[in-house]
Amino acid sequence: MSGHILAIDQGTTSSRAMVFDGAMKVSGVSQQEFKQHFPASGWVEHDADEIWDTVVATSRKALEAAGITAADVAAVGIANQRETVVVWDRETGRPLHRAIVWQDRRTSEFCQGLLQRDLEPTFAKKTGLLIDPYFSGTKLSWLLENVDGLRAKAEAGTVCFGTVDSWVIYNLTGGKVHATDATNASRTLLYNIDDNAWDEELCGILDVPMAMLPEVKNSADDFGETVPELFGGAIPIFGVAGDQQAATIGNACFQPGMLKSTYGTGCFAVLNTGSERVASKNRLLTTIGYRLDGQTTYALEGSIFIAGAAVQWLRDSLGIIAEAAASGPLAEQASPKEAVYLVPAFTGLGAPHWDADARGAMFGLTRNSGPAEFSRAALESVAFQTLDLLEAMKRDWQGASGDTVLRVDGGMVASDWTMQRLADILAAPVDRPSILETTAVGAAWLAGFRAGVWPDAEGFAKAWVRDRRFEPQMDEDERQVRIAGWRDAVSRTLTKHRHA
Ligand SMILES: Nc1ncnc2c1ncn2[C@@H]1O[C@H](COP(=O)(O)OP(=O)(O)O)[C@@H](O)[C@H]1O
Ligand SMILES: O=P(O)(O)OC[C@H](O)CO
Repeated sequence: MSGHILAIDQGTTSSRAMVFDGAMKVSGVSQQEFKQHFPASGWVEHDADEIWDTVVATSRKALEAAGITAADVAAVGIANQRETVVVWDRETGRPLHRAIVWQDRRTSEFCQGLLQRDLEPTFAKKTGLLIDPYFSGTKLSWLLENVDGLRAKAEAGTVCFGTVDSWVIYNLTGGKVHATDATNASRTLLYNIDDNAWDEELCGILDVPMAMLPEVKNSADDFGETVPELFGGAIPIFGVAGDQQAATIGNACFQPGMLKSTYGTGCFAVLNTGSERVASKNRLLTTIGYRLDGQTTYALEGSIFIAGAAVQWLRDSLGIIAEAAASGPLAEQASPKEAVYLVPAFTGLGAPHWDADARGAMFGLTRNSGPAEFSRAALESVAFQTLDLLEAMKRDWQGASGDTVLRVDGGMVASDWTMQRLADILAAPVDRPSILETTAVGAAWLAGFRAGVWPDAEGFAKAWVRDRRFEPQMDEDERQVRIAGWRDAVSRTLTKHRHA
């Protein structure tokens, strides 16, 4: 029984744990939501203790559901919401503030200041990222400025900074290990993705004492072992990756040119560019896909903030559907004559626009527009945004121009209507895997591979199973008309339009 893997997927709205058996099949699952704190407009926080409590509770329940004990588990793998910042006391392990979540926009003005100082090229060159409140660096600066005594303690080396993976590792190991992996480090604005090291100049600009930073390891590495009291025995932690990178691995996108897109609350498209670090000219991110044995695999990433969240808006704010699954069947009833578009810039627009101040808008409404058209517009917006990302990727890198098949995952891909519309708008096939929980699978692969109980990348890629391929069916003229309508809607939503 000893070849099991415990995968922890610590996400933005819930913590999940999955146990996989030696044959890579799921044998136990547990999930728990936790509270979202919105202390001010545009601010989003999590209670770091609650994150930790839900990680332990779901891990224990998943082990129980699988009917196994710690002795049966070969290794733990962790995937996590990225960029979110936690600071805690190195001695006591107590968090010194609530975690500031990736969605939090409080450092918008601070970022504007960095842009005015023309610092974006310096950050982009070294980190592959852009200046935006999304990333960890400016959130950490905010904490150092605003939490009483934090800077002095950070300079004295008595506090730790970490993304959520570091916080979970620190607690799993009883405070013995303060570490992260290269994928998570690459989202902070502090990490040089060429040198594979924290960058002194960038830390200087953001005024971050380097003594508070975690050690950066490979994605499959030795991250210590869990304290025996937690699960009834020590288990080595062998795999760590940011959740979008873990999903890329879970979808077996190991070859340059392979591409996955995850549709959860937001949408994140990640394109494997191999050992080539492609600098985007179209405001995509260059990031670390994974690092194995010191070898970095790079990726281009497009991040969209609203995908499934638009479906939640239909359900919770408009009340036109009772549950998310009703959105596809409702969209199917929309009149083909009604050209209604939703630009879901509820929290600004991400890639490739990066317009933090844009806000959502609907276009093309008539007296005949109703719930069905709203639902179609919400689901279609996800397809149009994906098209924008993929076109930017193709402009950035020749390797993306082949017959790319998009592999998808995340809660929203359960919707057949949305997946068909995605294939139609992309004019390219879309492959849905049999396991939609690819994030957990990716974390499990990193841990299982290092533990020697899962196959290597090649063997794992062969074991990847497709549930269904969606082939494009839309007439090309109709497609072009719809895309033109979307582009017009976006251009009217961007703030540069409003200010013109
Ligand atoms: N059948 C469906 N059709 C459309 N959207 C769906 C469907 N099922 C779930 N969703 C959307 O998917 C999202 C949940 O996906 P999930 O991967 O669990 O997200 P996250 O990890 O970001 O919490 C929700 O926003 C929900 O509205
Ligand atoms: O927790 P998720 O699945 O919404 O993913 C969040 C991303 O990691 C943010 O960059």
